[in-house]
Amino acid sequence: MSLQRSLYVIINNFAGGGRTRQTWLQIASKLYQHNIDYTAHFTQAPKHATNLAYDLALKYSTRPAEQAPILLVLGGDGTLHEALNGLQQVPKNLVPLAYIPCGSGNDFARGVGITTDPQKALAQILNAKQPLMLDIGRCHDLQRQTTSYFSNNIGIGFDANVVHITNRSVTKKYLNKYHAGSLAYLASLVKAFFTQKAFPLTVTADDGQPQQFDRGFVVTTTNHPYFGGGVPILASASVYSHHLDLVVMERVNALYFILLFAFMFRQWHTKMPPVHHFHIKKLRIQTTTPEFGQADGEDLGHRTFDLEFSVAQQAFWFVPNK
Ligand SMILES: Nc1ncnc2c1ncn2[C@@H]1O[C@H](COP(=O)(O)OP(=O)(O)OP(=O)(O)O)[C@@H](O)[C@H]1O
Repeated sequence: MSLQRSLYVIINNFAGGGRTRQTWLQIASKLYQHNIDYTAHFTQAPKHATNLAYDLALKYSTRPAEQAPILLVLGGDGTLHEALNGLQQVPKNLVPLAYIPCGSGNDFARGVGITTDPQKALAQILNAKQPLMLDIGRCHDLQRQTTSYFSNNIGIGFDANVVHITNRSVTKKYLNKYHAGSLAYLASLVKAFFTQKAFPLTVTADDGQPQQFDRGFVVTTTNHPYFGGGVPILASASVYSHHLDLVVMERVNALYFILLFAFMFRQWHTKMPPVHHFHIKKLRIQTTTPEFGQADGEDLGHRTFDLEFSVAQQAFWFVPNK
C-alpha cells in the first residue's frame, strides 16, 4: 500500500462520543509505518472543518491537480458534511475527499461502500490510484439565497425532529460514551413521532406541475440508500445515478408507521399509499408552516423552507467495497 499524494487530515475529536481520538492515534501510526506524508488538523469548533477545507481548496485551486493533497476526514457524517461544504465553495476545487468514519450514524460510509473498521477504511484509501467522482446533493435556499451541499440527505419533518431532539439530548453524550448512541436515537424516534404534526408541502419534481401534500411527515431528499444510522429509506438511491431521490411519507398512526418502518427493510414501503417516491434531477420543496430541517444530521432549525435541489459532483479518494 502506498500513496503518491500527501494527506491533509481533519480530525473531529468530538465525533462518535469521543472515540475519534483513539482511532486517529492508530491511523497516524499506520501512516507513519507506510511513510505517508500528512499534516493533522483538529477541529476547534463547529464549522471549523468547513473553513479548513475551504482554505485548502483555495490554496490548490490554481496549481496542477496532482499537487493537491487528499483531504482525509476523521469524524462523523456531520464533519464530512462540513468539509464537503468547504471544498464545494471553491469553484475550481481540485482536492479529493477521503473519509474514515468515526461517527455514531456513519450513513455515508454505509451508502458508498466504506467499511466502518478504521484500519480497513484506511486500506481502501491507500489502495486507490485515482479520484472517484460521486454525486452529492446541491441545495439552494430560495429564502436565504444560500447554496449548500449534502453527501447524505436533507430532511424536513420527522427525521429532522429526531436530529433536533437527539442533538439536544443530555443522554446522547452519556450513551455515546458507552457505545450506546443508538439508544439515544431510539428515544428520540419515539418522542419525535408524537411531537411531529402533519404539515402541508408542495413538491415540484423536475419540470413537472407542483404537487400538493396536506399531511407531510417524512420529507427526505437522499443521495444514497441510508438515513438515521442505517435505515434504508431507498435502496435504489445511488451516488452514481446522477439523480436524487425524494421520499415523502404522509402522517399515519403509530402502528401503521411501525409497519412502514419495518417495510423499509424489505423496500415494500414505497408501494404503500402514504409513501411517494420521486427520482429526479431537479426538485423544489416548499413548506408554509415552521418545521424542523436537517442536512446530513446537522440541525437546520425550525422554520419554513423553500429549497431547490440539484445534483453536483465531488471527487473522492477510496476503492469502494462491492
Ligand atoms: N471542537 C469542537 N467542539 C465541539 N463541537 C465540534 C468541534 N468540532 C466539530 N464539532 C461538531 O461536532 C458535531 C458532531 O460531529 P459528527 O456529526 O461528525 O459526529 P457524530 O454526530 O458523532 O456522527 P454522525 O453524524 O455520523 O452520527 C458536528 O456538528 C461538528 O460541528
